[in-house]
Amino acid sequence: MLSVNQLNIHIKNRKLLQDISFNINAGELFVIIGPNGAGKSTLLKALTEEINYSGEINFQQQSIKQWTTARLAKTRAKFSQHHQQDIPLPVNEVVMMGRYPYFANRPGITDLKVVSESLKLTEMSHFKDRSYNQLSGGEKQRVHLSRIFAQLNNEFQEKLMLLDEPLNNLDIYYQHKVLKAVKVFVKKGNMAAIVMHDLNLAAQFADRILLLKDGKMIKYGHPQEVLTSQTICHVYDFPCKVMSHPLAQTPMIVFGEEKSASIIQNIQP
Ligand SMILES: Nc1ncnc2c1ncn2[C@@H]1O[C@H](COP(=O)(O)OP(=O)(O)OP(=O)(O)O)[C@@H](O)[C@H]1O
Repeated sequence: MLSVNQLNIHIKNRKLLQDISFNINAGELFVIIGPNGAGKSTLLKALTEEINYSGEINFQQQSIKQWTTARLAKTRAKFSQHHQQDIPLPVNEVVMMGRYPYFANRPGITDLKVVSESLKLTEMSHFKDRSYNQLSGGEKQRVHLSRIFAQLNNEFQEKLMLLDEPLNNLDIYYQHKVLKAVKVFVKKGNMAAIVMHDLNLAAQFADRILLLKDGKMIKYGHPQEVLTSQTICHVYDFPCKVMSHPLAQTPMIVFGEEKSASIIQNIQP
């Protein structure tokens, strides 16, 4: 379990996060949503101690501050929103970076096998010898996701995957492919926290959702509890209607209003 209690972050008298408390249980896919500037990336930075905070973060019943870097490297992995664009290496060597905590000089047979399996997860196997720098935005994204899966492929329990907007640049096929792979990962008794903007994907895949705005927790709970028309319209300051997804039976958010169609017609010459 990951347990966050009364997390606060201030920078130069500005409150970036205020009194944030939540748990992620083993087996849960946890999604963090909220408008631009809500504090979602800042929260993930706190979970990887890239930013100073007050409050408690316990990972597997132990303060995260007491964990050694070596142990964390095999138990927690983070996919950042912004990647280094220029990496002059072939794809399989970028994914092998995820295995650096596992070997000193040369990768072993297990590391090579894990890299190969991780490339399969994001359907990047046929790109393995291609130069990373020549890939498209979505392909680069899939390489880094493979790297994260490679990093956490081991026998440890209750591992934590932190993904900051992993679906950027991915088409609908790969958005679902990646989220399904994360779901398989958590169902093995692990945890994932994903920052995303697509509320409908959050509704379909999240076990629990945290909704942030202006650094504050607005709602935290199951998708049906968090994704209500009243809350979403108010928080995003945009008209919407929440219905039931006809196939998945999860909440389905439709943005806009009937009137807007007639407004668009009226302004057309
Ligand atoms: N180092 C910093 N110093 C000052 N302000 C910061 C710093 N880092 C982030 N902020 C501010 O904190 C707020 C939250 O930023 P954060 O990146 O966490 O938002 P977000 O919810 O991830 O937004 P987005 O959806 O736009 O990616 C923003 O207003 C941002 O400008």
